[in-house]
Amino acid sequence: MSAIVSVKDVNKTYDGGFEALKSVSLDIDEGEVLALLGPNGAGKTTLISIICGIATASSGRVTVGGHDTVDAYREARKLIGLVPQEINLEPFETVMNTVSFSRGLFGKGRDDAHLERILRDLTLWDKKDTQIKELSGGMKRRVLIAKALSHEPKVLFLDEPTAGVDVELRRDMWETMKDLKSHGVTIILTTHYIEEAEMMADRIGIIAKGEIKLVREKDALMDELGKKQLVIELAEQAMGIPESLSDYGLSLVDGGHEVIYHYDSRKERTGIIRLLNDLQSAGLQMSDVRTEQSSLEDIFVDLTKGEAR
Ligand SMILES: Nc1ncnc2c1ncn2[C@@H]1O[C@H](COP(=O)(O)OP(=O)(O)OP(=O)(O)O)[C@@H](O)[C@H]1O
Repeated sequence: MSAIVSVKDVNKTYDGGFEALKSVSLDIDEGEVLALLGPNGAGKTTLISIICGIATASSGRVTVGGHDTVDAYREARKLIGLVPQEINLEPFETVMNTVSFSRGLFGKGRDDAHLERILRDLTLWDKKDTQIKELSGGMKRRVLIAKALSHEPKVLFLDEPTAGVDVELRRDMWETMKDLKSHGVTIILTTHYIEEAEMMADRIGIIAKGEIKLVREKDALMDELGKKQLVIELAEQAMGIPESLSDYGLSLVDGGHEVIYHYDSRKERTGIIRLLNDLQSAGLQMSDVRTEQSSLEDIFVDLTKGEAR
Protein backbone atom coordinates (compact mmCIF):
# COMPACT_ATOMS: atom_id res chain seq x y z
CA MET A 1 0.00 0.00 0.00
CA SER A 2 1.18 3.52 -0.70
CA ALA A 3 0.70 6.63 1.41
CA ILE A 4 -2.14 8.85 0.22
CA VAL A 5 -1.57 11.37 3.01
CA SER A 6 1.92 12.24 4.13
CA VAL A 7 2.62 14.54 7.07
CA LYS A 8 6.29 15.43 7.56
CA ASP A 9 7.64 17.15 10.62
CA VAL A 10 4.66 19.45 11.12
CA ASN A 11 4.71 22.04 13.88
CA LYS A 12 1.91 24.39 14.79
CA THR A 13 2.27 27.32 17.14
CA TYR A 14 -0.89 29.39 17.53
CA ASP A 15 -0.78 33.20 17.85
CA GLY A 16 0.06 33.75 21.47
CA GLY A 17 2.78 31.12 21.38
CA PHE A 18 0.85 27.95 22.20
CA GLU A 19 2.51 24.90 20.61
CA ALA A 20 -0.41 22.70 19.50
CA LEU A 21 1.64 20.29 17.35
CA LYS A 22 5.27 19.31 17.81
CA SER A 23 7.17 17.57 14.99
CA VAL A 24 4.27 15.44 13.84
CA SER A 25 5.05 12.93 11.07
CA LEU A 26 2.50 10.43 9.84
CA ASP A 27 1.85 8.46 6.65
CA ILE A 28 -1.67 7.26 5.94
CA ASP A 29 -2.07 4.40 3.49
CA GLU A 30 -4.64 4.31 0.74
CA GLY A 31 -7.74 2.38 1.78
CA GLU A 32 -7.00 2.17 5.49
CA VAL A 33 -9.00 3.37 8.47
CA LEU A 34 -6.82 5.25 10.93
CA ALA A 35 -8.26 6.24 14.28
CA LEU A 36 -6.65 9.16 16.08
CA LEU A 37 -7.15 8.95 19.80
CA GLY A 38 -6.18 11.60 22.28
CA PRO A 39 -7.40 13.49 25.32
CA ASN A 40 -9.21 16.84 24.92
CA GLY A 41 -6.91 19.49 23.54
CA ALA A 42 -4.33 16.94 22.32
CA GLY A 43 -4.16 18.51 18.84
CA LYS A 44 -6.36 16.17 16.78
CA THR A 45 -8.54 18.86 15.22
CA THR A 46 -5.51 21.05 14.61
CA LEU A 47 -3.80 18.21 12.74
CA ILE A 48 -6.90 17.46 10.63
CA SER A 49 -7.37 21.16 9.88
CA ILE A 50 -3.78 21.42 8.64
CA ILE A 51 -4.10 18.33 6.42
CA CYS A 52 -7.36 19.71 4.99
CA GLY A 53 -5.77 23.11 4.38
CA ILE A 54 -8.09 24.96 6.78
CA ALA A 55 -5.22 25.88 9.09
CA THR A 56 -1.61 26.46 8.13
CA ALA A 57 1.31 24.67 9.70
CA SER A 58 4.05 26.81 11.26
CA SER A 59 6.57 24.47 9.64
CA GLY A 60 6.69 21.08 7.94
CA ARG A 61 4.97 19.71 4.87
CA VAL A 62 1.75 17.83 4.08
CA THR A 63 0.87 16.12 0.81
CA VAL A 64 -2.40 14.47 -0.21
CA GLY A 65 -2.24 12.22 -3.25
CA GLY A 66 1.21 13.71 -3.85
CA HIS A 67 -0.11 17.31 -3.93
CA ASP A 68 1.34 19.79 -1.48
CA THR A 69 -1.54 21.15 0.63
CA VAL A 70 -0.12 24.69 0.42
CA ASP A 71 1.41 24.96 -3.07
CA ALA A 72 -1.23 22.78 -4.75
CA TYR A 73 -4.13 23.46 -2.39
CA ARG A 74 -6.92 22.95 -4.92
CA GLU A 75 -5.70 19.59 -6.18
CA ALA A 76 -5.11 18.35 -2.63
CA ARG A 77 -8.46 19.62 -1.35
CA LYS A 78 -10.38 17.92 -4.18
CA LEU A 79 -9.23 14.55 -2.86
CA ILE A 80 -10.48 15.27 0.66
CA GLY A 81 -13.89 15.07 2.27
CA LEU A 82 -14.20 16.59 5.73
CA VAL A 83 -16.95 15.85 8.20
CA PRO A 84 -16.48 18.51 10.86
CA GLN A 85 -17.27 18.19 14.56
CA GLU A 86 -19.80 21.01 14.46
CA ILE A 87 -22.99 20.92 12.43
CA ASN A 88 -22.68 23.85 10.04
CA LEU A 89 -25.62 23.44 7.65
CA GLU A 90 -27.93 26.01 6.12
CA PRO A 91 -31.27 25.41 7.96
CA PHE A 92 -33.64 26.46 5.15
CA GLU A 93 -31.90 24.49 2.40
CA THR A 94 -33.11 21.03 1.38
CA VAL A 95 -30.95 17.95 1.81
CA MET A 96 -30.49 17.49 -1.95
CA ASN A 97 -29.58 21.14 -2.55
CA THR A 98 -27.09 21.09 0.32
CA VAL A 99 -25.31 18.06 -1.08
CA SER A 100 -25.36 19.08 -4.75
CA PHE A 101 -24.20 22.63 -3.93
CA SER A 102 -21.23 21.18 -2.10
CA ARG A 103 -20.32 19.07 -5.16
CA GLY A 104 -20.48 22.21 -7.30
CA LEU A 105 -18.05 24.01 -5.00
CA PHE A 106 -15.39 21.50 -5.97
CA GLY A 107 -15.99 22.16 -9.65
CA LYS A 108 -17.53 18.73 -10.24
CA GLY A 109 -20.20 18.44 -12.93
CA ARG A 110 -23.75 17.37 -12.10
CA ASP A 111 -24.13 13.65 -11.39
CA ASP A 112 -27.60 12.84 -10.11
CA ALA A 113 -26.89 9.11 -9.95
CA HIS A 114 -23.90 9.65 -7.65
CA LEU A 115 -25.86 11.88 -5.27
CA GLU A 116 -28.77 9.45 -5.23
CA ARG A 117 -26.40 6.61 -4.34
CA ILE A 118 -24.88 8.58 -1.44
CA LEU A 119 -28.26 9.64 -0.09
CA ARG A 120 -29.62 6.10 -0.36
CA ASP A 121 -26.53 4.65 1.35
CA LEU A 122 -26.96 7.08 4.20
CA THR A 123 -30.73 6.43 4.35
CA LEU A 124 -31.44 10.04 3.50
CA TRP A 125 -33.13 9.50 0.15
CA ASP A 126 -36.62 9.87 1.63
CA LYS A 127 -35.54 13.19 3.10
CA LYS A 128 -33.97 14.61 -0.04
CA ASP A 129 -36.58 17.39 -0.32
CA THR A 130 -36.77 18.07 3.41
CA GLN A 131 -35.32 21.27 4.83
CA ILE A 132 -32.33 20.78 7.12
CA LYS A 133 -34.12 22.46 10.03
CA GLU A 134 -36.69 19.67 10.01
CA LEU A 135 -34.13 16.89 10.46
CA SER A 136 -33.09 15.22 13.72
CA GLY A 137 -29.55 15.72 15.00
CA GLY A 138 -28.53 12.28 13.78
CA MET A 139 -29.87 12.92 10.30
CA LYS A 140 -27.99 16.23 10.16
CA ARG A 141 -24.79 14.32 10.95
CA ARG A 142 -25.52 12.01 8.06
CA VAL A 143 -26.08 15.02 5.80
CA LEU A 144 -22.61 16.21 6.82
CA ILE A 145 -21.20 12.89 5.62
CA ALA A 146 -23.21 13.05 2.38
CA LYS A 147 -21.91 16.57 1.81
CA ALA A 148 -18.33 15.47 2.43
CA LEU A 149 -18.76 12.61 -0.07
CA SER A 150 -20.49 14.67 -2.74
CA HIS A 151 -17.34 15.42 -4.74
CA GLU A 152 -16.10 11.79 -4.63
CA PRO A 153 -13.11 12.30 -2.31
CA LYS A 154 -10.49 9.61 -1.84
CA VAL A 155 -9.83 10.50 1.77
CA LEU A 156 -12.53 11.14 4.32
CA PHE A 157 -11.83 12.89 7.63
CA LEU A 158 -14.38 12.33 10.34
CA ASP A 159 -13.87 14.54 13.37
CA GLU A 160 -15.69 12.78 16.20
CA PRO A 161 -18.50 11.57 13.98
CA THR A 162 -20.49 9.87 16.70
CA ALA A 163 -20.12 12.41 19.50
CA GLY A 164 -23.48 12.82 21.16
CA VAL A 165 -25.43 10.41 18.96
CA ASP A 166 -27.49 7.56 20.33
CA VAL A 167 -26.37 3.93 20.31
CA GLU A 168 -28.48 2.96 17.32
CA LEU A 169 -27.25 5.80 15.16
CA ARG A 170 -23.67 5.12 16.24
CA ARG A 171 -24.05 1.58 14.93
CA ASP A 172 -25.51 2.94 11.68
CA MET A 173 -22.53 5.26 11.33
CA TRP A 174 -20.15 2.36 11.85
CA GLU A 175 -21.93 0.43 9.12
CA THR A 176 -21.62 3.49 6.86
CA MET A 177 -17.90 3.72 7.57
CA LYS A 178 -17.39 0.02 6.85
CA ASP A 179 -19.25 0.43 3.61
CA LEU A 180 -17.12 3.41 2.58
CA LYS A 181 -13.97 1.49 3.40
CA SER A 182 -15.14 -1.41 1.26
CA HIS A 183 -15.46 1.10 -1.59
CA GLY A 184 -11.79 2.00 -1.16
CA VAL A 185 -12.23 5.30 0.71
CA THR A 186 -9.40 6.06 3.13
CA ILE A 187 -10.82 7.13 6.48
CA ILE A 188 -9.20 9.15 9.23
CA LEU A 189 -11.32 9.28 12.29
CA THR A 190 -10.88 11.13 15.56
CA THR A 191 -12.78 9.74 18.46
CA HIS A 192 -13.07 9.66 22.22
CA TYR A 193 -14.82 6.32 22.05
CA ILE A 194 -12.18 3.67 22.43
CA GLU A 195 -14.74 1.06 21.43
CA GLU A 196 -15.17 2.88 18.14
CA ALA A 197 -11.44 2.78 17.44
CA GLU A 198 -11.28 -0.87 18.47
CA MET A 199 -14.15 -1.73 16.12
CA MET A 200 -13.30 0.37 13.09
CA ALA A 201 -9.60 1.03 12.80
CA ASP A 202 -6.86 -0.81 10.96
CA ARG A 203 -4.32 1.40 12.70
CA ILE A 204 -4.45 3.46 15.85
CA GLY A 205 -2.59 6.72 16.38
CA ILE A 206 -2.34 8.11 19.88
CA ILE A 207 -1.74 11.83 20.21
CA ALA A 208 -1.18 13.73 23.44
CA LYS A 209 0.11 17.24 24.12
CA GLY A 210 0.68 17.84 20.42
CA GLU A 211 2.88 14.79 19.92
CA ILE A 212 2.19 11.48 18.26
CA LYS A 213 2.89 8.97 20.98
CA LEU A 214 2.54 5.97 18.70
CA VAL A 215 0.98 4.74 15.47
CA ARG A 216 0.54 1.00 15.23
CA GLU A 217 -1.56 -1.70 13.59
CA LYS A 218 -4.48 -2.18 15.95
CA ASP A 219 -4.05 -5.93 16.27
CA ALA A 220 -0.31 -5.65 16.87
CA LEU A 221 -0.89 -2.92 19.43
CA MET A 222 -3.36 -5.03 21.35
CA ASP A 223 -1.01 -8.02 21.18
CA GLU A 224 2.08 -6.10 22.21
CA LEU A 225 0.71 -3.88 24.91
CA GLY A 226 -2.28 -5.89 25.97
CA LYS A 227 -1.06 -7.63 29.08
CA LYS A 228 -2.56 -11.02 29.62
CA GLN A 229 -3.30 -12.61 32.90
CA LEU A 230 -4.56 -15.94 34.09
CA VAL A 231 -6.97 -15.79 37.00
CA ILE A 232 -7.17 -19.00 39.00
CA GLU A 233 -10.08 -19.33 41.40
CA LEU A 234 -9.25 -21.45 44.40
CA ALA A 235 -11.65 -23.99 45.84
CA GLU A 236 -10.58 -22.92 49.33
CA GLN A 237 -9.20 -19.67 50.67
CA ALA A 238 -5.37 -19.59 50.78
CA MET A 239 -3.46 -17.66 53.43
CA GLY A 240 -0.41 -17.08 51.23
CA ILE A 241 1.50 -18.22 48.14
CA PRO A 242 3.53 -21.36 48.92
CA GLU A 243 7.32 -20.90 48.83
CA SER A 244 7.60 -23.53 46.05
CA LEU A 245 5.69 -21.18 43.68
CA SER A 246 7.74 -18.05 44.35
CA ASP A 247 9.31 -18.01 40.85
CA TYR A 248 5.97 -17.38 39.13
CA GLY A 249 5.45 -13.87 40.53
CA LEU A 250 1.91 -14.74 41.57
CA SER A 251 -0.40 -12.45 43.45
CA LEU A 252 -3.11 -13.58 45.80
CA VAL A 253 -6.26 -11.44 45.52
CA ASP A 254 -9.93 -11.44 46.47
CA GLY A 255 -9.22 -12.25 50.10
CA GLY A 256 -7.14 -15.31 49.21
CA HIS A 257 -9.72 -16.77 46.82
CA GLU A 258 -7.93 -15.99 43.53
CA VAL A 259 -4.37 -16.31 42.24
CA ILE A 260 -3.21 -14.09 39.35
CA TYR A 261 -0.45 -15.03 36.94
CA HIS A 262 0.86 -12.56 34.32
CA TYR A 263 2.17 -14.05 31.10
CA ASP A 264 3.23 -13.20 27.57
CA SER A 265 0.84 -14.84 25.11
CA ARG A 266 3.30 -14.41 22.22
CA LYS A 267 5.83 -16.75 23.81
CA GLU A 268 5.82 -20.36 22.80
CA ARG A 269 5.94 -21.37 26.46
CA THR A 270 3.60 -19.36 28.63
CA GLY A 271 4.29 -21.48 31.70
CA ILE A 272 0.58 -22.01 32.28
CA ILE A 273 0.54 -25.82 32.19
CA ARG A 274 3.56 -26.06 34.49
CA LEU A 275 1.98 -23.56 36.89
CA LEU A 276 -1.31 -25.48 37.04
CA ASN A 277 0.59 -28.68 37.84
CA ASP A 278 2.72 -26.94 40.47
CA LEU A 279 -0.34 -25.40 42.09
CA GLN A 280 -1.81 -28.85 42.46
CA SER A 281 1.43 -30.27 43.88
CA ALA A 282 1.47 -27.40 46.39
CA GLY A 283 -1.98 -28.53 47.56
CA LEU A 284 -3.99 -25.62 46.12
CA GLN A 285 -7.22 -26.90 44.59
CA MET A 286 -8.68 -24.87 41.70
CA SER A 287 -12.37 -24.35 41.09
CA ASP A 288 -12.11 -22.31 37.89
CA VAL A 289 -9.62 -20.68 35.54
CA ARG A 290 -10.05 -17.72 33.19
CA THR A 291 -7.85 -15.41 31.12
CA GLU A 292 -8.13 -11.64 30.93
CA GLN A 293 -6.53 -9.19 28.53
CA SER A 294 -6.17 -5.47 29.01
CA SER A 295 -8.32 -3.51 26.58
CA LEU A 296 -7.36 -0.70 24.23
CA GLU A 297 -8.77 1.57 26.90
CA ASP A 298 -6.22 0.33 29.46
CA ILE A 299 -3.44 0.82 26.89
CA PHE A 300 -4.66 4.34 26.07
CA VAL A 301 -4.90 5.34 29.73
CA ASP A 302 -1.38 3.97 30.32
CA LEU A 303 0.10 5.94 27.42
CA THR A 304 -1.63 9.25 28.08
CA LYS A 305 -1.48 9.23 31.89
CA GLY A 306 -1.28 12.80 33.12
CA GLU A 307 -1.34 14.16 29.58
CA ALA A 308 -4.87 15.62 29.53
CA ARG A 309 -5.04 19.37 29.96
N1 LIG B 1 -7.25 29.08 17.10
C1 LIG B 1 -6.58 28.72 18.19
N2 LIG B 1 -5.83 29.60 18.87
C2 LIG B 1 -5.12 29.24 19.97
N3 LIG B 1 -5.11 27.99 20.48
C3 LIG B 1 -5.84 27.07 19.84
C4 LIG B 1 -6.63 27.37 18.68
N4 LIG B 1 -7.25 26.24 18.27
C5 LIG B 1 -6.88 25.28 19.15
N5 LIG B 1 -6.04 25.77 20.09
C6 LIG B 1 -5.42 25.03 21.20
O1 LIG B 1 -4.65 23.96 20.65
C7 LIG B 1 -4.79 22.78 21.45
C8 LIG B 1 -5.24 21.63 20.57
O2 LIG B 1 -6.60 21.85 20.18
P1 LIG B 1 -7.38 20.83 19.23
O3 LIG B 1 -8.72 21.40 18.99
O4 LIG B 1 -6.53 20.52 18.07
O5 LIG B 1 -7.47 19.55 20.19
P2 LIG B 1 -8.32 18.21 20.03
O6 LIG B 1 -7.36 17.10 20.26
O7 LIG B 1 -9.07 18.22 18.75
O8 LIG B 1 -9.30 18.34 21.26
P3 LIG B 1 -10.82 17.81 21.48
O9 LIG B 1 -10.71 16.33 21.67
O10 LIG B 1 -11.20 18.51 22.74
O11 LIG B 1 -11.63 18.20 20.28
C9 LIG B 1 -5.76 23.14 22.58
O12 LIG B 1 -5.02 23.45 23.74
C10 LIG B 1 -6.48 24.36 22.06
O13 LIG B 1 -6.86 25.21 23.12
